[in-house]
Amino acid sequence: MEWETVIGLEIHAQLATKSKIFSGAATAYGAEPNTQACAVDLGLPGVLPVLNREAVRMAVKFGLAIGARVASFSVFARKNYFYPDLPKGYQISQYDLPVVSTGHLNISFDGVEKTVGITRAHLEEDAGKSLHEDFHGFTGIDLNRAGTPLLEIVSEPDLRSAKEAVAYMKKLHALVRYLEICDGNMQEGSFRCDANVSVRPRGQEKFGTRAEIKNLNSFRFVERAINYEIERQIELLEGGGQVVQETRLYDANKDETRSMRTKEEANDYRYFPDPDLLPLEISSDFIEDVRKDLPELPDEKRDRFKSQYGLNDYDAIVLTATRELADYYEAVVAESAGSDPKLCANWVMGDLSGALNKAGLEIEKSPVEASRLAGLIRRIADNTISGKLAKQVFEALWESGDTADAIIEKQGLKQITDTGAIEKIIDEIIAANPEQLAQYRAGKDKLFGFFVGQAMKATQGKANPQQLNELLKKKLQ
Ligand SMILES: Nc1ncnc2c1ncn2[C@@H]1O[C@H](COP(=O)(O)OP(=O)(O)OP(=O)(O)O)[C@@H](O)[C@H]1O
Ligand SMILES: [Mg+2]
Ligand SMILES: [Mg+2]
Repeated sequence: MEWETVIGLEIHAQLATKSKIFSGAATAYGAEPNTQACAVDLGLPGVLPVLNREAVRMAVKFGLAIGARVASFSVFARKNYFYPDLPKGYQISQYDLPVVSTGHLNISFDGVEKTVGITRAHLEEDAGKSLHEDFHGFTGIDLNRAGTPLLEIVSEPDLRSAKEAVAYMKKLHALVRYLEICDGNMQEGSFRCDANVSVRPRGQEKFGTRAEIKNLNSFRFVERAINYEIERQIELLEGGGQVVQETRLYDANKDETRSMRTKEEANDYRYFPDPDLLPLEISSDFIEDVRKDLPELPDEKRDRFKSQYGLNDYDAIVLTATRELADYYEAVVAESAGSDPKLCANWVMGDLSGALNKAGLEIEKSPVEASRLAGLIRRIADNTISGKLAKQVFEALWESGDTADAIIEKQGLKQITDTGAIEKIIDEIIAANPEQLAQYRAGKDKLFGFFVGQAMKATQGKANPQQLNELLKKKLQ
């Protein structure tokens, strides 16, 4: 039987506020355990939560960026469950009236554009963290994270493969960073994903039963966990079994998912409006104020790159994948003084990205600053150096703090464009190779490459290739 996969993602983006969502405690990462949780975060008697305005602003910003409905009236609810890292016994979240609903995100995947529905995005608080290591067999609880603001972004079950799910997640990751509402640091857990996966016979309309894989904190894990889960479910169904609705965890070391617990139904959580918090009312003035603050969004930037720089779709998508990369590219174009934007794109996406990948560095940490890369591109564009030697200069740019001009000077890489000088070299080579000349003239065209090679060797690759070709053709006749 042919199976179709159905995936919906719940993504938790930690909002980049300085303080918690309902208290003044700090949200900074990496503090001593239990030094940043206050009485409100712990839900001690006699204290009341106060909503963080900045968190609301960020949620609204997100809602506007995905073309969603921003509710003028939404409600905080208590989601009740027991877990050691949740001392209050409930999490403050939003339930039937979330702040953001019915938005969408366009993704491009394998060259195809697709719109993914976003059901809702709601504000909630994070729980603490259980630390299972280094406690001599005990589990420690760090409550610093309790009360950290989260935006839970829930997609429609619109995704059809692990790769597509990753494309969606990456696009969302880029968007929250463009908006500066989340630092996107996945290792620190600032952006993590629960993947809901089911399969159904192709052609069947009704969805299969979903399993939910919790807390995936890298793109690679999302892809692998989903693919493992698809195979597991298909095998189970083909063997006559049934998928049960449950929560699973992904074990990266074993590359498998394992059952954690059967999934609660929503009504097990006994959601009810939090009596300590007023409903959240957002005025249209507030929304308009946030709208004015919106930066250029990834899709807008992509379209502008195409029209302003004449880039193709692919280049524009790659270069706007993160705000930092897009900024870097634009700095290169600006500083390369009228050099071809496509040439700049090739260098940023080619040699530079390749070297960064190899070194495991992000563009922000590039040892080659935009201005120095632009300096190299200027010298390619004005024919000072050949494209081939430019690669050599690039390596030196990477390793030293020198400018391209200084490197070209020091290494004597200037291209030879003086016709007289090139002619002289060609004459010498022809004189030294009478046999090859005779064969070439007798029709052995392949030997043309031999003469090019000799001339390049004699000039250490510095002869301008076009001029060399033209002059050689003339002289060899
Ligand atoms: N049959 C299905 N197969 C795959 N995904 C599904 C299926 N049905 C629903 N989903 C997806 O599962 C997710 C459900 O998330 P939602 O937050 O609404 O509920 P939940 O997981 O029950 O709640 P909680 O926040 O407590 O985990 C959505 O992304 C939705 O698209
Ligand atoms: Mg959810
Ligand atoms: Mg869920």
